[in-house]
Amino acid sequence: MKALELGKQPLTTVLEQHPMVADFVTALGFSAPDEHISLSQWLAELPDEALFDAGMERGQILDHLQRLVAEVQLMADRHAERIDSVTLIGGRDKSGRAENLELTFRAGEIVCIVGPTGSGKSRLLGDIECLAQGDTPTGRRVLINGTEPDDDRRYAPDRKLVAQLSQNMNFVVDLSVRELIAMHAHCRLVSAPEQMADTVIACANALTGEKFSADVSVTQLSGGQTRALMIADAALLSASPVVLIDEIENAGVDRRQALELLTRGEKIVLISTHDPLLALRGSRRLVIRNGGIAEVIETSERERQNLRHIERIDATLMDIRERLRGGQRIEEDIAWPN
Ligand SMILES: Nc1ncnc2c1ncn2[C@@H]1O[C@H](COP(=O)(O)OP(=O)(O)OP(=O)(O)O)[C@@H](O)[C@H]1O
Repeated sequence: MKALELGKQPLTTVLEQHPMVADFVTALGFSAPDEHISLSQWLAELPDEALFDAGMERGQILDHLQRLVAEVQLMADRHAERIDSVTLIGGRDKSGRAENLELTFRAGEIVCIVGPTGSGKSRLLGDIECLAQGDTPTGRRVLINGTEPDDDRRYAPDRKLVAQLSQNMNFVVDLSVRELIAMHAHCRLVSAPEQMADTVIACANALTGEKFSADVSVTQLSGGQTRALMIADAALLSASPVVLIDEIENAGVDRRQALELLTRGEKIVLISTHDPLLALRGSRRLVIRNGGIAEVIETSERERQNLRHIERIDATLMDIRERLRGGQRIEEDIAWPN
């Protein structure tokens, strides 16, 4: 849209269709009249003192608003780009032996990464996070929708494809949970940020045993609450179609629900874990040895049946944990599910 065209539009329409223009007008302390005049007409009628106070020249404002609208549109277009697949092209292990493989992960898929300590699980997540192009110690390459990502995609912070939820997350801002999430929703151009924040918080509360209020400061959240909040935020608000998770065990988070929430958004989820509830939920798992992907195991039907059994055992354990938390004794004969 040209500056002239934006200027010709009725002011009320501009403010309605472009909330950031309304924010800009309010921030400068201008008040918009009710009558039906065009944006240019309204600018022409603004008193000189108002412009002086705002530190802007009359001619600059229309041009500035035009650029603002164009930039926000560009951001929205970028967020709408669809990622259907991520392809990993093998590199080499720590001894320099070739991995000789090409793996494609599709939207909605959960892939688990297993392997001993120091074997290279985080390195693999790191390669995907930076969309490696043979320029990391493993020599791996990553393709997006089957093609090599351009530098803009690799390095522009607002085009990040990958959200990484790391094990330790600390907030340094003193905002309430609602303020922080609403701020994120605002940046993501969600039309009702406060409402979206409430949805994210409700989701996070469904994931954690220790519920928290929207008004609590983020610095007061426990590790499990923080993790639940970040998972809900990544699932509902993040533009990143790929989510990498370095372990979510022992964090007081309902792991099954967390994964369901993440994959419902058609994201690709890669998770480094040895938790059977998570590792057997994935469609396949990558076995890492000596820095290389040594094996790719498809989850079998028998393993899925075992997963259901493990879930029942886990529910019994969770119940015992809850009772201990509530100060109860555990003295009965425990009936383990078959
Ligand atoms: N293919 C490789 N070539 C060279 N170095 C590698 C390779 N893979 C991993 N490494 C290096 O090995 C070290 C250990 O890897 P990493 O931290 O990824 O292991 P991990 O499996 O995540 O360990 P932990 O389970 O203890 O977190 C890192 O310094 C990493 O950069």
